[in-house]
Amino acid sequence: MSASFTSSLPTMASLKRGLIIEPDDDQELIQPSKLPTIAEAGTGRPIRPLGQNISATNASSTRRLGIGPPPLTKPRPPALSGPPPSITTRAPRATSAPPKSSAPRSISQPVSLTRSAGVRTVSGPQKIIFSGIAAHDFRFQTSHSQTQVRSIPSSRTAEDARLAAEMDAERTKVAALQAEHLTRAHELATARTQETSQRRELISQNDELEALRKWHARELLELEEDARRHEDELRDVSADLAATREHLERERKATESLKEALAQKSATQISLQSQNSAMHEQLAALRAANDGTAETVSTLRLDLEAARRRVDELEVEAREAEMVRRRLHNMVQELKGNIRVFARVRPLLSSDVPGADDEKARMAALANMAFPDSRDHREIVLSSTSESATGQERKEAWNFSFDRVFEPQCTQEEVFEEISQLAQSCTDGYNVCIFAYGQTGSGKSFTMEGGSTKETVGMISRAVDQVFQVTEELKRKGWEYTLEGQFLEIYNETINDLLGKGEFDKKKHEIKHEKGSTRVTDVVVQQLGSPAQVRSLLAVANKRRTVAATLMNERSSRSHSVFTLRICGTNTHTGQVCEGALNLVDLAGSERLNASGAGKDKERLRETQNINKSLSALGDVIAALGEKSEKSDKHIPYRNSKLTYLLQNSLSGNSKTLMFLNLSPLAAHLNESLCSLRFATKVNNTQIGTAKKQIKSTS
Ligand SMILES: Nc1ncnc2c1ncn2[C@@H]1O[C@H](COP(=O)(O)OP(=O)(O)OP(=O)(O)O)[C@@H](O)[C@H]1O
Repeated sequence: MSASFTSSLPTMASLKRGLIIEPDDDQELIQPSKLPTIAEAGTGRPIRPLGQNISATNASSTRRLGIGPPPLTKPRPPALSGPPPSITTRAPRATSAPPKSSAPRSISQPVSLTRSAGVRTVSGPQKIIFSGIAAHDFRFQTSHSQTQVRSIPSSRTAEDARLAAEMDAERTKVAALQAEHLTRAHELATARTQETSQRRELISQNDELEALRKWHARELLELEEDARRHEDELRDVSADLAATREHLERERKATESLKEALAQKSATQISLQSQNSAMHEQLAALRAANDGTAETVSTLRLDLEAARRRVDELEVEAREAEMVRRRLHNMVQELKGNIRVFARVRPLLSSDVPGADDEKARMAALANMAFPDSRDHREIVLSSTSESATGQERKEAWNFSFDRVFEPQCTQEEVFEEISQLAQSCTDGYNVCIFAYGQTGSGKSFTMEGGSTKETVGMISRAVDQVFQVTEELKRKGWEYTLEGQFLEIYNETINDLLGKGEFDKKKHEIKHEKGSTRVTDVVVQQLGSPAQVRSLLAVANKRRTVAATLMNERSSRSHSVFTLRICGTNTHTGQVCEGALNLVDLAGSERLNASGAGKDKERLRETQNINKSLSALGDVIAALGEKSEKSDKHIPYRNSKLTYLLQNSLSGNSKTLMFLNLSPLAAHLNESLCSLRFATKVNNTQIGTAKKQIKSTS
């Protein structure tokens, strides 16, 4: 662009060249003195030929226009063609020298030449040179002229007159030419002045042009810079544009999918609207029907009110009857001693039967168990059919009765309802001990610890929740409580602190009994502020429990776990102090040695022997406690096992003890179940005595 722009501009030199006029030409133009001088008519002075003047005038006018060839310095004689011009020879005047004969001479005489059309007629004296053949003609003409001389005088007058007339005409023309010349000279002067001013103007314009050129060069550079910047910007904008296009494309797709969704929604809305209108119609019909039955309803309402009142009355009567029944039951318990046994049968699990969906297989897997006491739920009857040695079918049945029997479908909530009063007793200053006894896989851990959901959570969490709730309620009566917990495990007759650090507790722990309360040395005793804290504590302990696989259960606990919640309350009004403890014990599996398959493994054998030893020690302690109520000097063998020694204060006659007997529903476990039932019956038949509150007075 710049190159073409530059090349299109004319250079200063060319501009100057185009505008400057050569001074020689001008001088020639303004030479009025060189104009032909014309003799006055009648003076007889020769007149300069006009051809030169005319040429000069024409040439000057042509040159003034800047075109045409340079002026001729000398006019050329007109070409002679055709017949020779007719020459009128005048008689020589007196003053004239006589003509010289035979030699060629130049004759000066007026010649009248008639040119072809368009050629000016020139009149005036012409010098003609004759030679050669022309001389011969001249001689002929001379003789011919001599013949005519006699007629000259007459014609001469006419000729003079004609010449005079011609001279006048020429003079007029010269005057006109001079006037024209003056006009042209004036115009020339004016043109000169204009030219000078134009030149100045031109120079200033040239300067301006130069400045403009420089400015243009600068502008050009700036423009090029701008162009580069714009190109960069254009690139950026193009990139932005591409990104925006992509974005737009995405947006378009999203819009399309939204449109599709909208269309679907619209279709759904339409169908919903039609359904809605149909339902409106139905509603109107139902309202009409409803209005019709309103009267019937009011009548029925009255009847219902009456029936409800009757139900309320009956419920009050039933509650009163239940209260009486419980009071009587408690009286029986107290009379009997302070140990209770609850039997609980777990449901059949899908893992118990290979084809769990097969109802026949399920029925075949189940042991024959019956629960005949549908009112008090106290009885459980086990029966079996076998072949006698003589091949006869032999039917056997075993009847057991406990404080409560929970059937397989009973929930954790229902079980806890029965023990809640007992759990609450520890806030009143009783030592309470609840333990779960049964073979491996019978549901002891499920009963005590339970699952993670609200429905399956076990007795420990529920009891703790209740204790916290009761202590909160008793605050209004001036009681302030501190609660602390410990969680121990007895494995192979060794105490392991489940709240301690490390994989396995290597410390040696000792059990100490002081004034009705039990302490274990070097174990973590955690202050408890909320049920949530207890739950996280249980989770920690659970991880550390020693678990080993046996044939009886995939996840078999081979140790006894004892969770102890110690409660100490002080009444700020009365100054009374009461201390109670709630022991929740998950005992190790009670199965016999050969049934567990532990006989093949030395470690398992040792575990089983220790478990059986401690469980039989527990049975012995309970039996001795029963005997002690008859013989006061009876020795109680608490020290026979770590378990009985740890639970000494919670098993003695001053405590409330509850044993859960957990039973498997499987026919394969019938014999183990019978063993457990017999052990529980022994415990149940033991009369320990009446529980005592541990209340001290600070005063
Ligand atoms: N009442 C019940 N309802 C539903 N499932 C139960 C019930 N009782 C026990 N179970 C299930 O039976 C299986 C065995 O129960 P659990 O582990 O409590 O037995 P256990 O007697 O504690 O065995 P171990 O001595 O090995 O600890 C578990 O999967 C448990 O969830």
